[in-house]
Order: sequence, then structure tokens, then C-alpha cells
Amino acid sequence: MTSIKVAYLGPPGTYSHQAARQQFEPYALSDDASVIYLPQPSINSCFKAISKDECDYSIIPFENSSNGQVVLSYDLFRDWFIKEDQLRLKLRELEQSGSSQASSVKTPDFQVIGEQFVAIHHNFITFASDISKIKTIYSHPQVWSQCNKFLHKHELDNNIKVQKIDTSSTSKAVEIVASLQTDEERQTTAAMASLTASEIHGVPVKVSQIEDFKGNTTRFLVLGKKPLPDLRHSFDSNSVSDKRMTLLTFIIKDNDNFGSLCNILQVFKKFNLNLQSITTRPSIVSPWRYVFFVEVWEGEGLPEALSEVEELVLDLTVIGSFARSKKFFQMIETGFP
Ligand SMILES: O=C(O)C(=O)Cc1ccccc1
Repeated sequence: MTSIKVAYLGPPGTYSHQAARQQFEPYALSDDASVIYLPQPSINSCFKAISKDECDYSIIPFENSSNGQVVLSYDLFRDWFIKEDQLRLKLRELEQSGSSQASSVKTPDFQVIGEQFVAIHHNFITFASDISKIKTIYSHPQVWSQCNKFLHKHELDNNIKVQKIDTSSTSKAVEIVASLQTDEERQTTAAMASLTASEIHGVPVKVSQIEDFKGNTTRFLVLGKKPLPDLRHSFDSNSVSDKRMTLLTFIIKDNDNFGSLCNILQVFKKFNLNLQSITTRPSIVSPWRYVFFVEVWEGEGLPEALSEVEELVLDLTVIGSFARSKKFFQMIETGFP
């Protein structure tokens, strides 16, 4: 039997762990493979693990239905996929001669090869008997603004009274609370995380489902150097649709003239390609220049469109091509994954 090694943001009990299990449990259940989960200390370590072949696949949180992009993940995609030195060189060429040598579409050694939508239910986890005594809350930075109503209701959004401390993950937050020694600390400290994290670390849930929106969902991406293996048994054959997405990044070449983004978007229109999202992050190499992340529904004209887009941009990179999860369509219909 083969084994599949999967890296995720640990320790066990994180939402990334949940996403990894949602993606890979069917392989273990159908006896196709054993799955070894490898908890990592940071999202960057998940990128490193796949790059250095320490795992077969890595799971990365990418966006949330209520508070949007996981900007840290976007920035890691930028840092791993766009070579800073080459980009500086091209920008210098562009400044000096008004043109830069065309480069072919880059495909790095690992790519996005799948996606998972995970229902996110946060819990207020603490040994404290009285919420009004809480002085410190630990959680992952992504969580605070998904629980505004709960924090407000219990006056935990008063930053003078209550200190909120970012942790590398939600399960790490519960681990910290579990390690508190004195009764005083235990009565005044809480974490916000999953039910599984509470069970693993043995800290009780004081209030469950504290997220603002009941359909709160995070979309995770699966990174790999090879496609997901086929399942011999039919456990999971229903989880992906026959629609596919491509995720691209680029930097606009002609930054200073009007219509330069419009010209790029026109190319997609010309080839009847529908865009799903467009996001920017700072390019870092040059102030107020942006890295664009575009998700496009795949269609016949995509290869030709990309070769036209290439003329208008610097560093066009295909970060991934993957089957759209059926949960995407389910969410549109029902609001839940
Ligand atoms: O910290 C975790 O549990 C993660 O996997 C990152 C995260 C945090 C909040 C929502 C979704 C993912």
C-alpha cells in the first residue's frame, strides 16, 4: 500500500487539519493508501515541505467567506512564485528602454492541484467559570473579525480590558491555554478555535459556534508536484465537478498609462473566458506596483489568451489548474459547504 504524506498548519486540531482530512480521508477509507499527516509550525513551512519533497501534498488556507483573503498565504504565493531578482532586472530594463524581454509562462515545480471548502465553527474555549473575568484571548489572526458579534456582546472587544494575542494557529492557541499553570491564569484566559482543538488539548468549550455568520467557510488550496491520485473505490468520486479553474499571477507591464488593466481583461473577454476573482498584493520590489492574482474558469481559448496576456504583463505565472469542488456550487445554492 502506498502512503501519502500531507503537510498542514499544526498542531493537530486546526482548521487546516480538518481540510487535509476532508481531502485525504477518502484514500484511507477506501484502502487505497495510508495517509500520514505532518503538522507544520507555519504556513511558510507548508510551502517549504512541498518544495523540499518532505511531503506529497500541502494544505494552505486561502480565503474566507466572511473576512476575505488570507493575505499571508497570498504573500507566500508571491514570494515563492515570483523571483524577486529577475523581476527587479525586468523592471530596470523596462524603465531604461521602455521594453523588457518577453519571457515564457513560468510553471514552478509545485502547483495548486485542488481545493477544499471547510465549514468553520469557532468556539470560546477556556477553563474560566465566568466570561466577564477573561483578560487574555489567544487565536489565529484570521479569527478575530469572524467573531465580532460574540466579542462585542461579552465586551471582549474592549482592547484596554482584554488583550488579544495572535498565535500561529487556532489549535496552538488552545495548546497555550492548556499549558497554563496557575488557577488565576486559567480563570482569565481563553482561546478561540475548533471543537477538535478543545478535545485534543483537554480545555472545555464555554460557548460554541461563536462565528458571526452561520455559513462561515474557509477555502483551502492543495499544493502538489503531481496531480491527486485517482481513487479506486468510489467514495469521493462525487466531490469534484467537471469545471476547472486556473490561478494566475502577473504584474502589469505598462503601469503608467490608462487602460492597461482593461487591455488585459479584454483578452479574457475576447476568448470567452470568465474570471472568478481578481486580487492584488504589494509587489515588494517596487513601491505601488502590484502583483495581480486572477482566477479564471478554464475554457478552450485559455492557452491562446495566456500567450496574448503575456505580452502585456511581467512574470505571468500559472500557480495552478484544478477541478472546482462541488461544494462551490452547493454554497451558491444553499449558503453552506
Ligand atoms: O489556525 C487554523 O486553524 C488554521 O488552519 C488557519 C485558519 C484560521 C481560521 C480560519 C481558517 C483557517
